[in-house]
Amino acid sequence: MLHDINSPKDLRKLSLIQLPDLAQELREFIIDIVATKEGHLGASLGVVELTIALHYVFNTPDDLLVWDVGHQAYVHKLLTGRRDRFHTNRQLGGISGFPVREESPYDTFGVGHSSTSISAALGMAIASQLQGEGTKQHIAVIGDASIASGMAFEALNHAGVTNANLLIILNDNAIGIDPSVGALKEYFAKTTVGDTPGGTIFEALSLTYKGPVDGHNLDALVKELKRQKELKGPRILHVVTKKGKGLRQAEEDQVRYHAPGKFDKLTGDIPKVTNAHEQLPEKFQEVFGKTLVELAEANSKIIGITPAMPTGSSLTYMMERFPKRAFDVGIAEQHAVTFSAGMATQGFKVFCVIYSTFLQRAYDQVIHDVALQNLPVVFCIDRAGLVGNDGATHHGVFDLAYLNAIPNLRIAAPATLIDLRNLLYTASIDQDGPIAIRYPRGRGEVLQWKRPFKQLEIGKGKQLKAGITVAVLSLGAIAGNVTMAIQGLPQHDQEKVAHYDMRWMKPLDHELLDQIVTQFDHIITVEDSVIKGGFGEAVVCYFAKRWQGKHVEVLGIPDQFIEHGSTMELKEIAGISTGNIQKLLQDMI
Ligand SMILES: Cc1ncc(C[n+]2csc(CCOP(=O)(O)OP(=O)(O)O)c2C)c(N)n1
Ligand SMILES: CC(=O)[C@@H](O)[C@H](O)COP(=O)(O)O
Ligand SMILES: [Mg+2]
Repeated sequence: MLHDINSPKDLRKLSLIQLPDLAQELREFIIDIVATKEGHLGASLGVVELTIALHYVFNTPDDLLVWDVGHQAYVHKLLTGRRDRFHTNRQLGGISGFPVREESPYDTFGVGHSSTSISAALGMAIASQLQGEGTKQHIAVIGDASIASGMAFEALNHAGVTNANLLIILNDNAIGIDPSVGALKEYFAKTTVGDTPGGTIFEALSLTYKGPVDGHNLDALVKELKRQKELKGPRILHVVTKKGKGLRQAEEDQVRYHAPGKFDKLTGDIPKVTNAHEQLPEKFQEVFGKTLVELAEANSKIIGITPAMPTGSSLTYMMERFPKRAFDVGIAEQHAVTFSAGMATQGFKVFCVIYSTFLQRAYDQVIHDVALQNLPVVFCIDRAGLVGNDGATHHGVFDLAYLNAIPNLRIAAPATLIDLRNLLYTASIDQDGPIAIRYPRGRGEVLQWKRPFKQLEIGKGKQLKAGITVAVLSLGAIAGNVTMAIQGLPQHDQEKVAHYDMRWMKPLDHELLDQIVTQFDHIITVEDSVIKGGFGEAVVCYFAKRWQGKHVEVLGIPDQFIEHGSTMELKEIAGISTGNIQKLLQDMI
């Protein structure tokens, strides 16, 4: 049946009793592909019936459907003409793992970061009013974790005083990536079991509330959506679903199966990699999580804070060991930063761990609440650089540029797992103001990272390799690519290349730069972040002022959004792969 459906128009030709079979086929199709191609699984399995019902009842794409985050939109993609391309999901040149406007007229709004759907759909609804498109429907689908974010609340606050034709579907499965947190989650839980009258909180904001409705019951969903279609004004439908629905393991271990990587499509099991931790170096985030616990054991003032990413960032180790000193504040990056600042005023040493891309949300808080008051908060900026298959919405490539402009903030990027560990230690004993430490998604290079702590000098880089003709200055873990590039040269050429790990974007090591500029004719900088306003430009700027300019080749992310693909492929596209660096070295030598 799925093969006959190339658009929602085909779907609408089916009878209601055919829909459960279609739901079954869609689940099997998604499991089949995601098992080998990887991607977000649980969220889409949870909204199979809801997505069918929405496209069945509403006249998409004329009616505008906005997904929040968009990691749950696989069913939507399959029903809107992308079944044949779904095996390319998140691969280089393939379809995106999130709704993207250029990809389909059914993708009404580009997403990836959470809690935007109500604002966007409200904007569309008000625009429709202004254009006299009275019958058009506007639907935002938002999860229980995403609706708790400040941005969603700002939109609800606005929606409640409009007469916009806006239907908000609250997809409540009681979990984000990790279990949902906070008072709102507890309120939803009480509403779901009938302990609290439904929707009081929304009704207080002048939204018409209905629910909770069983989000896996197609009859009930279709009936209720048809009713909603006839209503006017801003309204909210509370739908209860199960994340991972239809795959036992995904229902039972919802955190692991949010994005499980490869798994066995027949059994649902994730294959165990034998002795994995003995053979592979740790991930940067693991080293962060485990080191923080060590530091917290020695210093009772240390606190860990994450906005909704405890598993991804490995703050879970601290949450288990010191539950009173580790906080998951939900999808609330702005609050996470200012909450950290508040604790810092009272003498606590806060490690606030946030993915680089999501820290963009809290820029003002970093400036106004932390840096301006010179509070010694440590920003642990995870997923810095190109993150791979999540693509343009998630690459952490702007942080160096947007942080470098902030007075008082010191910015470091470890080249290795051991450097990360030592930077965390250094930051833990520093009281001079805020420090940001940025590190990438994925594994480091050495197996033995757990060495005695060493305090690192702030603002000091180091020479990794001596050379005579060309100096390569790298910042962060991209040092690994530089090392490989040099090692790939013929022996006599290798000797010509020096490599410096600058380690600090701010303060820049001027003393080391002065040495380099006088010694080398050729200088290359390499970073895994945007060139504009980045590390290389800071070096160029210093040379321009101090040394009347010096030609420097700056390698970094060019002025364009980078799509999805493996990090290796994307580094190649951005011009910062081992091969790219090696080619430039060959040209220069
Ligand atoms: C601003 C922002 N912070 C964090 C994330 C990471 N993130 C992606 S999905 C997700 C959980 C969303 O939970 P919910 O809204 O309940 O949707 P569900 O996964 O349950 O369908 C989080 C925290 C994000 N995408 N955007
Ligand atoms: C949809 C979303 O924002 C997250 O699920 C994100 O994909 C997590 O990325 P990591 O896999 O790097 O934790
Ligand atoms: Mg949820």
